[in-house]
Amino acid sequence: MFQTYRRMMTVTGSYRPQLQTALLLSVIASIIQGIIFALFFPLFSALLTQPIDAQRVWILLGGFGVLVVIEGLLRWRELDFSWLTSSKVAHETRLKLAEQLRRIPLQDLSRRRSGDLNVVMSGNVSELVMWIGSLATLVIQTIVVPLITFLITLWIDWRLAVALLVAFPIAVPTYRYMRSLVKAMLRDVAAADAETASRVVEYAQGLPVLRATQQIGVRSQRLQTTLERQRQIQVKGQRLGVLPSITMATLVEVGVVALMGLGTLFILQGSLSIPMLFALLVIAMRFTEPLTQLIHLASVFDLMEIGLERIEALMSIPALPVQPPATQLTRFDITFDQVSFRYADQTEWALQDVSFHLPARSLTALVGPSGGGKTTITRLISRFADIQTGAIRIGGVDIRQVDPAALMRSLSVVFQDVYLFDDTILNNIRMAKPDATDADIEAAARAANCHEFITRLPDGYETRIGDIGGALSGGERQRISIARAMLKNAPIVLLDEPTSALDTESEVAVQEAINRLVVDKTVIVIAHRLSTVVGSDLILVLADGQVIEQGSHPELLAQQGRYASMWTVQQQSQGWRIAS
Ligand SMILES: Nc1ncnc2c1ncn2[C@@H]1O[C@H](COP(=O)(O)OP(=O)(O)OP(=O)(O)O)[C@@H](O)[C@H]1O
Repeated sequence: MFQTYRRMMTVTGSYRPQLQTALLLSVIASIIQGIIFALFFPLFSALLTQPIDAQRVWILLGGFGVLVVIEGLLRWRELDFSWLTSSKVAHETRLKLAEQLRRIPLQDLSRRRSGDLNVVMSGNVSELVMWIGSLATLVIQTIVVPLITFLITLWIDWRLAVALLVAFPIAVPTYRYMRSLVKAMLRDVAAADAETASRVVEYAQGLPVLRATQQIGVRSQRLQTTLERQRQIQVKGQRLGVLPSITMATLVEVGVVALMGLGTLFILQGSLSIPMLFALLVIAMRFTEPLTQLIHLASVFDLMEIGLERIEALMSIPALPVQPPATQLTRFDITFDQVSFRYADQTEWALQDVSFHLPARSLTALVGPSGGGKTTITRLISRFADIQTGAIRIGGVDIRQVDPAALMRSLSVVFQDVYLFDDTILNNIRMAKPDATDADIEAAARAANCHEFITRLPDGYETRIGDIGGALSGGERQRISIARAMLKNAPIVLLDEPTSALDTESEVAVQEAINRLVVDKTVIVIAHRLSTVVGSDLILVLADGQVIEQGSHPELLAQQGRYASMWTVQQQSQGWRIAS
């Protein structure tokens, strides 16, 4: 438990002093509470002795009153303090997690499901922080108050103090055993929650495809199975969850009965007075009540610990290392030098011993069969993950030495899947260059052939993507993505042949936009149709993770190799389409 507390303190970061102050206030309040209970001994003595010592009783009651008010004030300050700090800690932890998501390799991120990330960022952080303030103070209350009452009882009559501990030899091991059961169960519940969140996100995002492919039944069955599993685990969890507190409550009551028996025995022997036994029974209640409460808290602790585990797992993914000296980029030619790369958890190489040089401001096309490694090359240039052997250099600098922000500034990416945020069109374009003026954005949109269709939207540039939903065509979304790239004006442009899935009219608009974008840039385009690569400076033919041919279109045709036969096949199929 103390270890959890220490880990919790690590997470709280810069708010540690505030939380420690809250804890200190709580300790003082708990000591006062312990003293209040101890006052029952002299109070009962005074009340039950004949004649009643009225003055003593009033003084004691006055003392009670003052201490209760002081304790209340301290607790109020402490709660106020810890709740306020907790909400700040939640905010800070979420920012830290968001920063971590920004720094870790995209490869690690793409392996986690978005629903799972959501559970960590919102659910786990809330669980952790919601309890951070109140829980620590409650733990102190449940430890400090019984401890003080025990010490005072010990001072009055050691036999009674020992009697207070009667239930402990059974209670402690029982508690430990039950806690391990509950913890295992909570871990199952957390895993089931994360699984459900991922399935729900997957289901919602995939609905259009599922409807179109009439697979909705299969997927909804999977979702239902996950929901059913979650329900079963939750029911099991709830049933198991109440067991420790019921058992502990029973043990505690057995302890109180044993104490009464022992007290009665001492009275019969004449070694204990009746007022003392009354006072002891009142104190025994206060002694045992917090202990039962501790059992409830223990399961909350377990919940927190599981949240902590998940947060720590995300925080412990190492960021892509930057080898010193972190360098800025001044030239933008790209070199792959005997690069081999394997995706995490894969045995097959996605790229094997790949070497090429792309001069600055040249246009290179990547072609070849599906799975050949084209996308992997573009991903590696943006440092999606680090390669296992070889080196990737931009302007002669190994990208592992380049300041990651500088690397990102040098690249524009236009891929087929265009992600638009639920914000205005204006802001969706602006994210490429946050300090751009509205006029800059409009100029970029005009150059990307977007201005026309944007001004036709209900609120023009202020239209929110969420409000028009799927109303933008694929070509329009791509042109917004090109407008972003225009605005960013990065010296390297990575394109995943964006025109392949478009109708002719859109294709012309997108192609025009691309032509304006790529002027004076180092461009790499993944091409699916060879007709679009004829004018490229260099064509790399990739198959099975290797560059099997490279050269210009006429050079490759002259080689009469793989490219030449692919070209012949595509020409023929085009001929068939025209003829039919
Ligand atoms: N995220 C990933 N995790 C594991 N393996 C991957 C991942 N992405 C690609 N691969 C594997 O790496 C190899 C190269 O894939 P890549 O996507 O680069 O090919 P491609 O030429 O772009 O194919 P396509 O034209 O179909 O997009 C393939 O064997 C593929 O299965």
